[in-house]
Amino acid sequence: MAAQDAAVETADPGVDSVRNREIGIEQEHLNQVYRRLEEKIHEAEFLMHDAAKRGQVGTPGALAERDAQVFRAGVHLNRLNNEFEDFLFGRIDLLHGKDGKKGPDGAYTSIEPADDAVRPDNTADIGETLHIGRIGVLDSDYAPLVIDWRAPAAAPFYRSTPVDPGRVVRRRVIRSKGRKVLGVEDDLMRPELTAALDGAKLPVIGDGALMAALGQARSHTMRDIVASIQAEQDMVIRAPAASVTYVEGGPGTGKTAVALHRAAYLLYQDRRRYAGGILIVSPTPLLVAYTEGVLPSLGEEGQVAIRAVGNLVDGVEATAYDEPAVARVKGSSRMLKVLRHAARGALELSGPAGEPTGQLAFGEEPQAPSRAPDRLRVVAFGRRIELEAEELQRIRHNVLGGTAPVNLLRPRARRLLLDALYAKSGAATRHTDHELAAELRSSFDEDVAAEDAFIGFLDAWWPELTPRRVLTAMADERLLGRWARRVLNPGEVRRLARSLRREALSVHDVALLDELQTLLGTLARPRRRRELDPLDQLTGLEELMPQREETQRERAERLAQERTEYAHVIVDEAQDLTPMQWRMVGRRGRHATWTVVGDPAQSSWSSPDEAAEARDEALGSRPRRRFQLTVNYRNPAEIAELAAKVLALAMPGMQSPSAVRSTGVQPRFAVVRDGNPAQTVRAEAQRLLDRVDGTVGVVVAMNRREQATRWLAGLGERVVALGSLEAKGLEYDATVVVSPAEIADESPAGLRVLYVALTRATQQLTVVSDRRDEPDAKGVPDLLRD
Ligand SMILES: Nc1ncnc2c1ncn2[C@@H]1O[C@H](COP(=O)(O)OP(=O)(O)OP(=O)(O)O)[C@@H](O)[C@H]1O
Repeated sequence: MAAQDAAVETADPGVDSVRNREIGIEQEHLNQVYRRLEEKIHEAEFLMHDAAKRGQVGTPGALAERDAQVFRAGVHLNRLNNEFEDFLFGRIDLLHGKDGKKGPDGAYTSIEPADDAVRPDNTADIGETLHIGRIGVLDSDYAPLVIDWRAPAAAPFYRSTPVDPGRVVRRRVIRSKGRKVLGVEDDLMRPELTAALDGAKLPVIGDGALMAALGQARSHTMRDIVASIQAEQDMVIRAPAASVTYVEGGPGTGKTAVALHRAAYLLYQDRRRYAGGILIVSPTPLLVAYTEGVLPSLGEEGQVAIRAVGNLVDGVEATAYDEPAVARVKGSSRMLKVLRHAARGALELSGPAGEPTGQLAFGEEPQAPSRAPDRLRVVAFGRRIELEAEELQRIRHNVLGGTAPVNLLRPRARRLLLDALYAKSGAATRHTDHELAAELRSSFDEDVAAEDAFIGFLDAWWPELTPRRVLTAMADERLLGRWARRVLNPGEVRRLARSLRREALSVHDVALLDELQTLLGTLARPRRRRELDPLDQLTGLEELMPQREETQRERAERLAQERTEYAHVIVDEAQDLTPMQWRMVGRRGRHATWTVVGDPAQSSWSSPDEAAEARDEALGSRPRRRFQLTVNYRNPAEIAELAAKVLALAMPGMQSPSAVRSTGVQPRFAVVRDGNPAQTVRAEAQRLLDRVDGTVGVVVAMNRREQATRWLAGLGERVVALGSLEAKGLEYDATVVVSPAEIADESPAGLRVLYVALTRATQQLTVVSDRRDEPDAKGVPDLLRD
């Protein structure tokens, strides 16, 4: 048989030859899949060619048909080429099923073995073998050669466990590179059975794929976990997208990985519905960059926008962090009142001359704000008419009654001004005849509205306000004090105003800008034509296709920019959203279904109760489906144990997830003796670089970020320095955590931030302490002692 020929037989007739034979069998299957894919590529190329020829006929019908064909074939080709790498990764060998019914996509409705599938002596025959891959491939008879990992038939590959095996006897993960199968790893789901495949005993190879995947060196980008998704994770990934799917789990339980795979799954399930876009909200740009490659590796990108919470408003890319006391104020829902007052109060400041939109560069040192004009003078019907400050004030007050967005009230303000001027002109009493009076009025309005004095006044008195302009106005402490009266205390006002005078926007400013956008409103702009997504109309392999002219990334960016709302919103690290950020995210998913993943124990927000309240408001009364992830796939037990000590301090009574493996390497403790951490940290980072193949992260308190980058200069690209808040969601082969006490003291949520820092390593952890950590004789800091 060809399969056996392909295997590289070794001299050792034992385990290796069985392994090689099994690799050979999978190689033959992969060859068959490639042959089929090549056929399909030829078909696609032929279609394109043929379509081009038809185009020469020149009738409008032929041209339209050609366009459709070229599009389909081009996209088909693109998809096939993209998916060519490493797409066959799994196999399940199943007992005969209860009824064995097949759905149209090869999905099996039966997950239970038939009553007679297992004989009384515990022997059984394999009734069916399925291969699982990144996309589905049918052979020329429409039998599945590979089943898409997201299809229902693939679910047992992930769901089956020895406790609840269903029909699965053996689950196999296939490792391949290009067209070559490199290895197989099996898990036996029914070890009690003696199962036979084609009359021979079913062989079992390896120690399972999960451990192999977890032990691999990390790079600066996340990998997909499609070959080793675990049962509890699969339950979340495939949960029906009704209302809110709510997932909690400790560090390393795969929340981010699950969220990304869920996006791919939802698109597979219902592409038409999610043509409205999926938004993934991530806490930091670093985590966005780290996770960005996962979706393309799963064949999905075009409909998904991954955005950092500081980058949710178009055109704004905030990366600066506020000091904790300021962040607390900016994130609090108390800001809502302040912003409401500011949005209205800013009207009373004059728009700068010659700047009709009133746009001020953010971060500009605010000059003493000039007041809006307090007198309006026009000439109408040959008379001078004037409105005084008091009348103007009354009109403004009148217009502002209610809660309508300020910019949208400008037409009403204009009308009431004209009313008042007309009343003063005395013309109103001149005619009793209705028609004549109306004519007079409209010619009055026309004349006055065209007058430069009136236009200039309106622009200054009721400028179209931008969120940035209002935020800039809030940098004036005196004004802010007025707008925040009885909401913020003077210290908070001072700190907030000072922070708004800074050069760069902070992550927390973005939610304020978004809120202001809502309070101010945008004057109507022409609606964009809704894009028809060609993927909406397609089914089946031939038609699973990305774009021809635009790259997926370009498309994602374009769609993200055009979109203000999404069909599904996934919030990663949800515990970190402040109330104001929840409001911002909530606006993007008013009609969406949601997946919310987080871990309260890692929250860097000081009052989790307030954030939870805001979250509940954003999610409304939609019912929640709750899931808990319980296994830590990242940290070895040795590191997880140390981190659990901080968890016990930060959240007494909270259960830590159980680590799935151990390395035998205990965390190391080093102490800075001379008060200068540079040398110690550098030496410890170097030591770890020598011991691991992948990345090393050095986590310091936020205020030491720049310093720490200098400490590591010249050590190469495998090592990075990051502030404690930036470490969120990331992972490294090894980490150096510098001064736990400093990290813990930095904010009210400091212990939870330290817990995050301590749970980033997949292999080794070194803790560097200085005096303030009060290390004992072994260098163990006070916070990490028993
Ligand atoms: N089923 C799995 N197979 C292989 N690797 C996995 C699996 N589940 C999780 N991992 C790996 O474990 C690590 C942690 O996953 P992930 O970052 O998604 O966890 P998390 O719950 O978001 O963690 P944190 O809360 O600390 O940010 C990643 O390297 C991920 O690839």
